[in-house]
Amino acid sequence: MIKILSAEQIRRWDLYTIKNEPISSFDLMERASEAFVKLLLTKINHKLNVDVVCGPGNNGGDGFAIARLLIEKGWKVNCHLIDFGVKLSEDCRKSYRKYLDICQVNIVKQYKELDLSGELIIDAVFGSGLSRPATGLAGEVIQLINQSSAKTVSVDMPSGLFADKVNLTGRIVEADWTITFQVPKLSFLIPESGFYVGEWSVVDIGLDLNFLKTESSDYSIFEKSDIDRSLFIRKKYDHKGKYGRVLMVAGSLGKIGAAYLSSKAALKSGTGLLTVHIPKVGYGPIQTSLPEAMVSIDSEKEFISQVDNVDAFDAIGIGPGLGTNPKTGKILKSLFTSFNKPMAIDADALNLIALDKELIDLVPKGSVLTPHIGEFNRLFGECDNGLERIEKVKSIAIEKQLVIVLKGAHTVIATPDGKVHFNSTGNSGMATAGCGDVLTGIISAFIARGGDTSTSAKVGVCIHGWAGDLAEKTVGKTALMASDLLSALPKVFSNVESSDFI
Ligand SMILES: NC(=O)C1=CN([C@@H]2O[C@H](COP(=O)(O)OP(=O)(O)OC[C@H]3O[C@@H](n4cnc5c(N)ncnc54)[C@H](OP(=O)(O)O)[C@@H]3O)[C@@H](O)[C@H]2O)[C@@H](O)CC1
Ligand SMILES: [K+]
Repeated sequence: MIKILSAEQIRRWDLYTIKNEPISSFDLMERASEAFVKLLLTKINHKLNVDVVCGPGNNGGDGFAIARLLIEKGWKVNCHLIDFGVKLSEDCRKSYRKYLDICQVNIVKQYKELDLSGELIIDAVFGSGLSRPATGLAGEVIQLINQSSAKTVSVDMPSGLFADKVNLTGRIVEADWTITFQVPKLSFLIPESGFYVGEWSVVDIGLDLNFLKTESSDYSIFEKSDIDRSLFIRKKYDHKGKYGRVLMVAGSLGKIGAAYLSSKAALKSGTGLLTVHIPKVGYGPIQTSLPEAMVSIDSEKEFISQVDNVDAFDAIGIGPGLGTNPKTGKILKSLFTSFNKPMAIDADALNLIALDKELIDLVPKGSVLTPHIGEFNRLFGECDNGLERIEKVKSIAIEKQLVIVLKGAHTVIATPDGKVHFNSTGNSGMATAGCGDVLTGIISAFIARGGDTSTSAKVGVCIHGWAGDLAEKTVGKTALMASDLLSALPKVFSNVESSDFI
């Protein structure tokens, strides 16, 4: 698990390391720049003409050190200092002078003096010390960087981007690659701001890890190595009842495939017994395509109108392909009150709750809701930006004592204890029909297995994304379909079951 720290916490971490290692702040800058160059050279193994654009703070100081290191490697470097008419920070000045010992610097007082004709731009204008949106000369410089056809690699942060808030004004570098120091920043994980970051990599600059032991953060990144393997232990004398009984309530005319995908995902995720409740129209297809499932048939042909006898189940997954017929809406209330265990609630079940907002308070505590942004907005209202939305997800998870999984490029899992976890697996090939249904199946299986619902959601989302990453390796992103995730699940679970999966 990687803790996400604020810019202010990172500054204190910096100082803590300087004091406790001990190391001078200038040597720490040198170490960070060496780590940056080392990673850069793993990807670009031929010498380029590079423009390094430096600002007045320590980010600029990194820029000068990086420029010097690249010259030592035989690169042709044009180094520019943007002159905002302010004093350089002490370490930036030191780094600048050290660079001047070997090469000249182009001082830029007006954007017209900035000639970016190299094959690569290294953006070291501003980092985590950005104190206001980049306008005026700063904005013009950033615009020039963005207009250049050269690829841009940002140092620590794309210049103009805040580490932990969303800009509404000012320009921001649109990086192709951001090499960031020690930890990813919150804004990398939010759609509007993450857009500017491009691909990102974290380099270890040796900040003292003891600092993290006492520093708390509500935000973290959930990684494969955080997967709780106790969810997957199967003992020799166990019987299928030990591995959970799932009821999947899913499907309507034209959407029986969603019932298939979610049910099969639950079975592939280790469920002992699975019953799928579907309208009559789905009986033949489901029975044929998924013989491992028990099928419960609704009295209605095209939609679901009643669900009885739920006591025997350990978990209910509800929503995939359900449709929004008002008669289906009516079953939610009785289901929420009769089934007093947490459920996995997705898709049209969420839309039905949005149509009758009082239902949200009846949802069994600890249940997992898996909305995408559209469903979330329908349920809880629109937000001005992604950061505000995450704050809202967090406060709803606390207030309603629910686990909210907000699906996206970095799916957010907000748990009732007020923690927000960003998932680290998955890819854009998964933005396609049916992938959400598979997730509902996986999470339902883990809840039925007895996992607490926060863990089930975090692990479920991570496994789902991991399956997507393996599927991408086989079929690529364009052709990826939800059924490819089902095909990839066995490989994911065999990795998890083996002792060396990380
Ligand atoms: N994390 C670590 O441990 C390590 C971090 N390191 C590096 O330090 C970086 C942070 O450095 P930093 O704090 O000096 O801030 P930085 O981003 O260079 O900018 C500050 C300068 O920009 C100015 N300025 C701000 N906004 C502006 C605007 N809109 N328009 C115009 N001017 C603006 C601001 O002026 P002021 O706000 O004072 O008016 C000040 O002069 C960090 O990202 C990483 O690269 C490594 O070296 C070592 C280890
Ligand atoms: K930068």
